[in-house]
Amino acid sequence: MSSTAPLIIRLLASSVSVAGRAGKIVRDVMSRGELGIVEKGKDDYQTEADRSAQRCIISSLSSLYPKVNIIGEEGNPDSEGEIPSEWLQIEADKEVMLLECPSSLQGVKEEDIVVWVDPLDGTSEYTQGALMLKRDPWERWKMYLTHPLISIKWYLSLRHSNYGFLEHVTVLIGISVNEKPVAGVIHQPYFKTMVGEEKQMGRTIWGLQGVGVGGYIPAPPPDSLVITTTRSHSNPVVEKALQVMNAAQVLRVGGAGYKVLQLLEGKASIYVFASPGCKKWDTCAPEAVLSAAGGKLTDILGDFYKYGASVTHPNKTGVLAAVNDELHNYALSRIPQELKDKLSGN
Ligand SMILES: Nc1ncnc2c1ncn2[C@@H]1O[C@H](COP(=O)(O)O)[C@@H](O)[C@H]1OP(=O)(O)O
Ligand SMILES: [Mg+2]
Repeated sequence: MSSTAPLIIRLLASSVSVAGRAGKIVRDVMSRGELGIVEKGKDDYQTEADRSAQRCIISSLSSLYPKVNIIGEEGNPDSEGEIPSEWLQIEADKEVMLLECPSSLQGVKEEDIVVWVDPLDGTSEYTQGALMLKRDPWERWKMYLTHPLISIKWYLSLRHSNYGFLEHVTVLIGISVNEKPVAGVIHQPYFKTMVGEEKQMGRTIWGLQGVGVGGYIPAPPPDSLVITTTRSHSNPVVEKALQVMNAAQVLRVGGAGYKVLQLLEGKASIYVFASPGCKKWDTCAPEAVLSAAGGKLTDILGDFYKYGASVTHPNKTGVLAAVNDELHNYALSRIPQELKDKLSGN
């Protein structure tokens, strides 16, 4: 890797590369079929894929950038010993290495940076996708019995199994400088493309403040108002915030990363989640990529989250994101004060 390129460019290029490697780990765990699901808290689960992908990302980035503070969703992977050597990714993405660093980021040092890692955003969708992949009904039933996330009603409605939910899964790496997300990577391990006759799995979208975004084809927002929101963590307050938007359509999908992809690809124009469930690792990379594309991500009160090393992890006041300032202002003006008070604890 050229050591003359500015640090932010090298770190983003390494993050693009390692996110792809982590995505392969996510697919490999699924192919082996043993997800190793652990319940971390209410509606909060972790699988072998979350654990291994995080170890790959943190070990690789910290071997290259030892003074950068890296915070991952799944705690401290050092306690689990050495990682397999094939997980260590030290290559940098060649296209990102060619980017021009904006002058405001040229002098950034490792000590100024906090990287937020969500090795597998959309864990509910990942585990539910695993169940859908089991073609044999007996195998499915056995998996269901050991599956804490799925209601019997949902299980019985599973007639047409497909890959659907796995597309919602993303690997998120957000790079913040002085508390602000300035660069980010959203990798989608199950995105399918055809390269000639060959099916290729996975794509990586990146964004850099002052430069722009890459890895996908941008599209304008839909003509009518389409809102995207959670499909697995709803409650009456979340629903109330959706009703007041007067939307033509509500797109319920999994993961903060995938919802921001809906905005980037012109499938929705606003993302509303009036609930405390998301954490800093869920929003850092999506916020960086969305703002590099001209959008805005804040809490439900319209305030930006801060991403310094000492902040608390939960995004207590929800998520409000839009493809541009005008739509963000519209969404903010629709949220009733009583709902804002409820989330901010007033
Ligand atoms: N109540 C919650 N408990 C745990 N994680 C949550 C909760 N709500 C949201 N999240 C996290 O935020 C992401 C976006 O939420 P949602 O899909 O509901 O819109 C989820 O994929 C999940 O991240 P993760 O899957 O990495 O644990
Ligand atoms: Mg997440």
